[in-house]
Amino acid sequence: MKVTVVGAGAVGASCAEYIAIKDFASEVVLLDIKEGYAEGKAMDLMQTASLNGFDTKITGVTNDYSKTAGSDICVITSGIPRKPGMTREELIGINAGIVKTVSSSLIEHSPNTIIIVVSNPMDTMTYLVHKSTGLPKNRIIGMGGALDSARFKYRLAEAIGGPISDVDGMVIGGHSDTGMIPLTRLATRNGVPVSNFIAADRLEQVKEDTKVGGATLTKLLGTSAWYAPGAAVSGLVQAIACDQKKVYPCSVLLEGEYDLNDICLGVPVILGKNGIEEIVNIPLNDAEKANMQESADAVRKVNEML
Ligand SMILES: NC(=O)c1ccc[n+]([C@@H]2O[C@H](COP(=O)([O-])OP(=O)(O)OC[C@H]3O[C@@H](n4cnc5c(N)ncnc54)[C@H](O)[C@@H]3O)[C@@H](O)[C@H]2O)c1
Ligand SMILES: O=C(O)C[C@H](O)C(=O)O
Repeated sequence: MKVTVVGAGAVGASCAEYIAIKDFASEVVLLDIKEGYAEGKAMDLMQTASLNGFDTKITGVTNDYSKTAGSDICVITSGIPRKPGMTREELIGINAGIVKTVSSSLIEHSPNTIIIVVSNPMDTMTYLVHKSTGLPKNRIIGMGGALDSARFKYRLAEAIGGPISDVDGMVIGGHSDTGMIPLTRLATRNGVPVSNFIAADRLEQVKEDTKVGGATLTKLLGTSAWYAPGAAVSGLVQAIACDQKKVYPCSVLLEGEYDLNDICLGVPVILGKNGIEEIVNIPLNDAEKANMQESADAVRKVNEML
């Protein structure tokens, strides 16, 4: 199993590290445009191999796509991150050009690859990869919901005052400060609805804290987060590489599902060796359906800027 990660910055390196630590891939190629940067990150990470006990070989290259040839999975993290006070959508001007060039170079050397898009604004970047490459929809996956759901679970556990392993929950919709839809109605603590443990106003706070999870970290860090994003990507890569058939919310091209068409938006999918094996249709109530439509409208406005 060969995995390429484009962008050896904060998220790309974290993603390569978690993939290596989980030890399911034979090779990870890190590629960056900055001279020597990916080589340096790869060497540093390889020097953790004996300490962390993995055999995955990590190599770094400066913009040499021939070294990515035959990758089963390619992750795109190249592009600029936001600064405090910015929205993800403001990154489109610079990141759209980067994502378009990078995806085309990747496919030239790995025509059968599955692409995971991370660069922001992620739903629009995923749509751009669809429009510009024409790859089948099961092989283009946007990562956002897996991260947002991890943040949701963190906030739920905080509100409950119990362990994160006790809670389950999912965030669908757009990966944006206003477009995320944390499904509080369906969140559980060991199978019991969380509303049994959290008062309605506190649950509303959990929802709001989850939606601005990325902005909160950006304010604290001065740039956007990388550990949880890297871990979330590694989870998707592992589900595909190991044909796990796990359910994750991912941004995927919708063709009628959730009453939406010609848009990439976060919905639950089953991930396996073919990438997106199936889009899972969960029955939403009227309020959630309306939230989905609003979220889609906002993403469409950003898509129009492409
Ligand atoms: N979807 C998500 O959930 C999620 C989570 C976190 C970050 N992000 C996004 O991921 C992107 C990367 O974030 P980061 O914190 O790693 O930024 P970063 O600045 O640390 O790293 C980005 C890297 O991309 C490289 N790069 C730029 N243009 C390139 C090109 N054409 N080819 C190859 N490499 C190129 C840069 O040299 C840099 O090393 C941002 O757009 C950020 O908003 C998305
Ligand atoms: O918040 C950001 O800009 C980065 C990423 O989308 C995140 O949610 O951490």
